[in-house]
Amino acid sequence: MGCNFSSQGKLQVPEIRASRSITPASQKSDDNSYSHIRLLLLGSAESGKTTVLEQVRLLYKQHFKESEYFHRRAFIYHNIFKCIKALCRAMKISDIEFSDPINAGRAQSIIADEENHYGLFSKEMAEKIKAIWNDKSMQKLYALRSQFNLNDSASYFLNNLDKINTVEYKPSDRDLIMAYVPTCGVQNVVFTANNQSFQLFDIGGQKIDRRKWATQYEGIDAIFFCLAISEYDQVMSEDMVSNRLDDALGLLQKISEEPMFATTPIYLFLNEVDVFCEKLDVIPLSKYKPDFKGGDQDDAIDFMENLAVTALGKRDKSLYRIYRCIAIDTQMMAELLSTVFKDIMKRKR
Ligand SMILES: Nc1nc2c(ncn2[C@@H]2O[C@H](COP(=O)(O)OP(=O)(O)OP(=O)(O)O)[C@@H](O)[C@H]2O)c(=O)[nH]1
Ligand SMILES: [Mg+2]
Repeated sequence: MGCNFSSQGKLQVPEIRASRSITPASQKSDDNSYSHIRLLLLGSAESGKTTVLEQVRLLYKQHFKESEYFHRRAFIYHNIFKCIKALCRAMKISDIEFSDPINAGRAQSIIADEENHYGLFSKEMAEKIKAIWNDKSMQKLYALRSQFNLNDSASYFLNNLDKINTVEYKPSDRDLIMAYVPTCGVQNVVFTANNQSFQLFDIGGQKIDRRKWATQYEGIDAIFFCLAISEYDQVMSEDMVSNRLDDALGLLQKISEEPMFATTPIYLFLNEVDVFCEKLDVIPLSKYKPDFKGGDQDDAIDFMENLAVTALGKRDKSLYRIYRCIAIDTQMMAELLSTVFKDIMKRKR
């Protein structure tokens, strides 16, 4: 897998603060905001936007508040329950049978459970989840996970259930990166890289949140667009019909053609390369994109990059850069972000 960024070493970051805001970038008046370089994260739901923002926070030593750990922790329980439920549902409609027949009953009770589960699991519930997850057949099903929508972090959290399901559990940095907490509204982070302050805005990518996007367009210096290339076979949870990749490419095209961004550079992150590469063997790309005539992983990534270039349309080549990445990989993101921040600063000079 070729990742298109160079090793530039880590950035020096003296001080970083975060705030949540719904104020457009153009109207920020606090902290001498007009000296910030303003960046806007865009992309469809679950494409990795918040993961990028959280990597920035971790890499630039911006500590999370206790209330944020508390908030993320609640979502981690929720993520675990959603994952096990998705697996139980997938098992039910598959040809695979639980190795231990008792687990079929347990799975049925998970499917029927309508609670949202944002808190610690009871001992019985934790045992039930573990028994289902550790069933030999469940592991067979998990190997076929590309065939159904499952959060990419399912195995990470399910394997760590004992550690997580304790009163004293506090998410680690890795847990924060692996969790999926859908973004509602807008959040932003202010940080310094190479003696230049940046403000990075992150906005929800679900269809309902996209209506608010345009309120953030003014005063933006560069766009970070996340495109999860692994989604080529998936449908959107919003309507269960539209293909996620086509929707994301449509969004990219819309952003590329947005008159307010006519001269704004777009940094396109072809994300989830890890999931994409795992998936290719199970679900042929050509089944969803008949124009792909086969080849190895690099050929498949090149094909996806060409789709992105097509979506970027007539935009001048100097106005976009494309990077292949795995947003959960902190080291990879450190190098990539360092390269990108330097490039943005060069353009501003
Ligand atoms: N394996 C893998 N998982 C990823 C990658 N990037 C993000 N994820 C996971 O995908 C999930 C969704 O990521 P987010 O960054 O929260 O998605 P988002 O774009 O902010 O989504 P919205 O807020 O709903 O618009 C999280 O569980 C991440 O840990 C990646 O490159 N590889
Ligand atoms: Mg988000």
